[in-house]
Amino acid sequence: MNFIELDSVTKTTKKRNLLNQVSFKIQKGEIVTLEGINGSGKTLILKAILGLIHTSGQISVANSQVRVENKYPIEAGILIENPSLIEGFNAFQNLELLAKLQPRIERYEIYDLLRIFHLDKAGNEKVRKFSLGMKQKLGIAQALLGQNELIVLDEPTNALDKGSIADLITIIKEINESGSTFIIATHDSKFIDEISTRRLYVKDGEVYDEEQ
Ligand SMILES: Nc1ncnc2c1ncn2[C@@H]1O[C@H](COP(=O)(O)OP(=O)(O)OP(=O)(O)O)[C@@H](O)[C@H]1O
Repeated sequence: MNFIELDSVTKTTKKRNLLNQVSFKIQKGEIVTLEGINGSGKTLILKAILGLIHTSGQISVANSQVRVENKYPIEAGILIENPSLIEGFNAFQNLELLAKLQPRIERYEIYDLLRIFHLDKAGNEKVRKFSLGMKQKLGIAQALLGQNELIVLDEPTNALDKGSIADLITIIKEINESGSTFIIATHDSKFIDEISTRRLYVKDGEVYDEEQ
C-alpha cells in the first residue's frame, strides 16, 4: 500500500501551469528529496500534499483523500518557508508550546532536540535575538518534535553551517529509523546525496523519478 500518492496533480494560474500532471508514490519509511532550481514547484508540491493549496487531480495520504476543506488526515511535522516562532519566547518555550498541542510529547524530547542543535547554549535568550541559523534550527526542531508519521521539510539546510547540517543528517536518519517518512525539498546536492533514499527531480512544475 502506498503511504502517499499523487495522481495528475495540476495547479494553474490564468497565465501558466505551476504544477503539471504531477504523479508519484511514496512508501512508508522513505526519505524522499524533491530537487530543483528556485521556482520549479517544490514548495507547491509540499503544500499540495499537506492540503494547504487547491489543486486538481488526486492526492492521498495514509489512505485518505487530501482536501483543503478537510482536516489533514494525519499529524505531520512541518517546516515550510519561514519557521513560525514566537519571538518573545526562548527556544524551550517555543517547543513547549507546540508540545502542549500534542500531549504524547514528553519533556525529554524537547531537551534532546535543543541539545542536538546546540540551542541549549542559548539558555533563556529570546528568539528575537537569535541568528538566522538558530531560528532555522528551532524551526526544524519544531518539525521533528513528536516524531510524526510524516515530516515535511522545505529547504532545511538554509542558513545552516556544515556542522549543523551534519547534526541534521544524523537526527533525520535516527527519526527515520524509528518509522517517520520524510519529504524534503532542497537544492543542496551534497545534503541530498547523504540523506535521500529516493530522489525526485522537479523542473517547470513537472516531477521526474530517478527510477524511471
Ligand atoms: N500563490 C501563487 N500564485 C501564483 N504563483 C505562485 C504561487 N505560489 C507559487 N507560485 C509560483 O509557482 C512557481 C513555483 O513556486 P515554488 O514556491 O513551488 O518554487 P520552489 O521550487 O519551491 O522554489 P524555491 O526553491 O525558490 O523555494 C514559482 O514560479 C512561483 O512564483
